[in-house]
Amino acid sequence: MTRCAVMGTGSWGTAFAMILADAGCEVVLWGRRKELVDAIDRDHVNPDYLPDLRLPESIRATTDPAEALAGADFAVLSVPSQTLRDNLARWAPLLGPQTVLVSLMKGIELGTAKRMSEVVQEVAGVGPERVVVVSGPNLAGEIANRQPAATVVACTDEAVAKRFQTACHTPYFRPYTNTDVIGCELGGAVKNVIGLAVGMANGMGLGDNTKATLITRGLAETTRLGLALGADAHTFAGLAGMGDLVATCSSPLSRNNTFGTNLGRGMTLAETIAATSQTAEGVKSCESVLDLARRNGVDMPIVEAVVDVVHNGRPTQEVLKGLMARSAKPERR
Ligand SMILES: NC(=O)c1ccc[n+]([C@@H]2O[C@H](COP(=O)([O-])OP(=O)(O)OC[C@H]3O[C@@H](n4cnc5c(N)ncnc54)[C@H](O)[C@@H]3O)[C@@H](O)[C@H]2O)c1
Ligand SMILES: O=P(O)(O)OC[C@H](O)CO
Repeated sequence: MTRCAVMGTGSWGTAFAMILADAGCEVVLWGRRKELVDAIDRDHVNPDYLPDLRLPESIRATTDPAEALAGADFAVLSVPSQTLRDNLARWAPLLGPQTVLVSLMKGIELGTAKRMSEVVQEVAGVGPERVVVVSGPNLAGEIANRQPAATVVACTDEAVAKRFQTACHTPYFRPYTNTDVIGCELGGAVKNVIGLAVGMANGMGLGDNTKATLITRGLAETTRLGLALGADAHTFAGLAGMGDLVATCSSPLSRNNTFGTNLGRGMTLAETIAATSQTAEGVKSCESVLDLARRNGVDMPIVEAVVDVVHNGRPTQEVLKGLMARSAKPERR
């Protein structure tokens, strides 16, 4: 039986543990807080993140990372992106020599501008063939209801991607493989930033033309960054690109979209942060995505506009006016 450690009991870690258990894997969830871990282990429920989901009874939970990781074929990492480096430094000595690390995270590290798989390779001291990325239109709240969804399982070694594809394939969750890890990770990280922008437009009372423009031009700038970093353009037309962008920008379940909507309605950053209990990765990653773009000489005006609102306190109306006033140009350049 395939053994999986899921490191993180937030909404996606918990929903993904359910997928793995439904697919026939032996699953141990690791969490920091004893009360929450006890509730999962004893009552098969995660009251803080997915209170309506009854988890499969086969899922065990522990606060001990060594217990979770012992004998794991896959270590599935699902903590906020900016905490990955510190967490993984503690877990790395506990990994088996063959354990494959799987990133569910959609962020870019602040300061280094690294993708999560790069952080994993660096901190765990493993090659790219031992790192898998899962990215796609996967709102945890829908998946917890076992609604049909698809995703991308990416690894530079296709055989490893296929092994994890099998491990997480259920009647309601359909994983596709891809060897373009860079494209899949950028799709996941940048869509959070575009989700913030579309949320802002929503909160400002703007309509579907504006939102479609932000989505489409957002995808254009994501693709531009991806091509500069060696990604395959086709990935951005797939589930980890357009698919995730559409889900995030359309759904009130998206934390990034909701965060942007609150800002667009006129809430201050402090009020918006106070109203957000879960991880909205784009809030921090908008800065690291912009950093990555600048390091590579790529123009990302929508990402820049989001940074201006979220971190420089500029009013949404003024930033939008600035975006519209940019000099006219051909669509494909
Ligand atoms: N929720 C979704 O729908 C969804 C879907 C796909 C991908 N993701 C991605 O999955 C990743 C995890 O997101 P989530 O939705 O589970 O977030 P979440 O906010 O629901 O949960 C985060 C978890 O990490 C824990 N945590 C917070 N700080 C920590 C720290 N310093 N060390 C260890 N643990 C810490 C929290 O206690 C919580 O258990 C993110 O990168 C997100 O973009 C989320
Ligand atoms: O709630 P969000 O905005 O983090 O989005 C969740 C998933 O990434 C959607 O695929």
